[in-house]
Amino acid sequence: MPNAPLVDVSGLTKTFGADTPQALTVLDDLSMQVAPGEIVAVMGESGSGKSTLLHILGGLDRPTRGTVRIGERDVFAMDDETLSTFRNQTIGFVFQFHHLLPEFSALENVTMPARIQGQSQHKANDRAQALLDLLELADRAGQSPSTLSGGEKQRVAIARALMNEPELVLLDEPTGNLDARTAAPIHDEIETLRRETGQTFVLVTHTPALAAVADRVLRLEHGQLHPISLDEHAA
Ligand SMILES: Nc1ncnc2c1ncn2[C@@H]1O[C@H](COP(=O)(O)OP(=O)(O)OP(=O)(O)O)[C@@H](O)[C@H]1O
Repeated sequence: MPNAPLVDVSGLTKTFGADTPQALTVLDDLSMQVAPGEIVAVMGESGSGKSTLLHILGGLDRPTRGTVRIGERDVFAMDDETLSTFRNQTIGFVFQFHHLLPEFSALENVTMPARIQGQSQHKANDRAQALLDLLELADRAGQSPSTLSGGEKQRVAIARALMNEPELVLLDEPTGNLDARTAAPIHDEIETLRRETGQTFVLVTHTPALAAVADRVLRLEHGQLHPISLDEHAA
């Protein structure tokens, strides 16, 4: 890896219910490095720990052991308040279900991360509108999420994740609840975004068509990551 990695994970272990008879080790001494500007897909069976890994990468859940470095920062060495600010500035999340706020318009949902950071409404609106344009939602800005299609809602959620220009974007099954025809443009847009912004993407998916946009595909199995080719996955 020629550049210093943006994401550097080592010795990552996560055990749910440690010290109980039901203890379940989902991640087991896992290592992972992601270069700046890379798209990495993580696949694996249901229950293999993909979402757990993504939550830990994003500082939403703590590991039992191990370290996660993002850029210069040791994520779990930060106190909760510092971590929460770091997350808001450095990481964008997109989940399978978009979690848009129903009482706000598409544009207001997209501006939310910038407003939390205290950015002026005017500046935030300009950037949010540009992101909605990029995601081909220019004419949906004023609409409430309840009036948008599933694919449109998910694109609004992607725009919101990109609002603060995060260095790292984490996507958990971003098109998992969409049909193939609705999902395909979103897959293309992830590639376009990387080209235009140079951001780094780690995405979790069961969908080979989405994994196909990645530079590398990893399979999570028995708590560890292994490189695979998509042909192997299909086999
Ligand atoms: N908070 C928790 N407490 C106990 N067990 C948990 C918790 N969160 C997840 N697990 C268990 O850890 C395992 C991995 O869950 P995870 O959601 O990371 O899997 P996944 O690979 O993302 O699955 P899927 O593809 O079905 O979304 C599962 O067996 C799950 O039941």
